[in-house]
Amino acid sequence: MRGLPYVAISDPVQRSHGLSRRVGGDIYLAHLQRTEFRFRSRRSGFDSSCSESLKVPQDSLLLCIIQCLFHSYTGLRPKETVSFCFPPFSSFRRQDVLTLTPWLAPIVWEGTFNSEILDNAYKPLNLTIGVTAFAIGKYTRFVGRFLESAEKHFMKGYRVNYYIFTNDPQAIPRVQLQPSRRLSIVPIKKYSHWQEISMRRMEAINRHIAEMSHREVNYLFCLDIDMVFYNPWGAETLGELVAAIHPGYYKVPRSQFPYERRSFSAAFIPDGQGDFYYGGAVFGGLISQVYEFTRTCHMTILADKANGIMAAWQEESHLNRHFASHKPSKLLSPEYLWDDTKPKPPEDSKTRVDINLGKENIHNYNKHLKE
Ligand SMILES: CC(=O)N[C@H]1[C@@H](OP(=O)(O)OP(=O)(O)OC[C@H]2O[C@@H](n3ccc(=O)[nH]c3=O)[C@H](O)[C@@H]2O)O[C@H](CO)[C@H](O)[C@@H]1O
Ligand SMILES: [Mn+2]
Repeated sequence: MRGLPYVAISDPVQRSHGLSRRVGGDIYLAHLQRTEFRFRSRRSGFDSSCSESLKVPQDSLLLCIIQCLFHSYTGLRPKETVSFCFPPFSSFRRQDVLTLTPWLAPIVWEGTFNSEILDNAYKPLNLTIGVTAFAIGKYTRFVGRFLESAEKHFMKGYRVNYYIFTNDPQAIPRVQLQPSRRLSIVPIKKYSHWQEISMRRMEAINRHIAEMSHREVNYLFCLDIDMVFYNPWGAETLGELVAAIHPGYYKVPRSQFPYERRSFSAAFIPDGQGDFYYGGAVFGGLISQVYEFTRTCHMTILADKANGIMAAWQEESHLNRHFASHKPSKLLSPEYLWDDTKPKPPEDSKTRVDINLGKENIHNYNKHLKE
């Protein structure tokens, strides 16, 4: 490890700090001033005793984007200092895909992160990661494979709470979970139309956070149940507010995104606005952020309902509307939401999650369930 630049991070850097600034969400941008940059603790203000400096060979890093490792909402005391070796950024680069949004949020692709470094930073924080997934009516059949595959690949080595929302608790299979991972079944009523079932997730998640999960988890991911994990999904996905690029639209011009285009809907996005088309099947972030996010989406869904409208892609349209004005702090590439009826993702990519449940082509079957 000798010869690599050595980085020491304490707490979130000061927004107003001269050398670094908060650029949105939990992303802090630190400009290397030739050979040195500093992180400062928000809690201890400008007390210089808590800042760390580092020496970097001049030719290695010019710009370094550090994800904030400590979150004030957790109430955790900032660790003394988390120290690790930071390989030159060039080794994390991907040339063939977009890895940074215009507002400087990272887009997580295979090859843009180092799991070992991330785990060294995140594991000591002793986090609990929550997952919500809904299994209403016939969708209970997806629970077994969802959980089994998540046990293999999702946030390995972290404490995980699964929250399965269902109208039929009896139908939920008992999957053997690893220690420090647990499953809660959340009873919920069944709406008769699939559109309503899908949209009402925002309301149910929001209520559950308020009543329960805000005390139980630090981060929450909200996922479709008709998915299977094929490859690791780890700490690289953690962020303040996280959205996933929909696999069907990452190569499509913005004018063709299936945003809600009727101006009388609360999910309306006019031509020329919006950044990416995000999937409704994956979103997440800090529990407090997911709370705000689901609250807003539920409110705009209710506004449409009051006007007798349903958005083109139900809550996915509202999610896209919200992210158009409240930019996510981190984006997951379509690798995290792949659809195996589509051509393979770009070279060097790994399909992490498949929305089609692999070979069996359940996606079409799933469509059939909706009819
Ligand atoms: C990959 C992706 O971005 N998927 C989105 C997409 O279609 P999908 O075709 O993926 O929607 P879907 O049929 O999977 O429904 C979404 C989720 O609602 C739950 N469910 C739905 C129906 C039902 O009878 N029982 C039940 O439990 C279940 O957790 C399911 O995974 O558009 C939907 C809105 O139209 C949602 O935004 C989905 O997240
Ligand atoms: Mn789905």
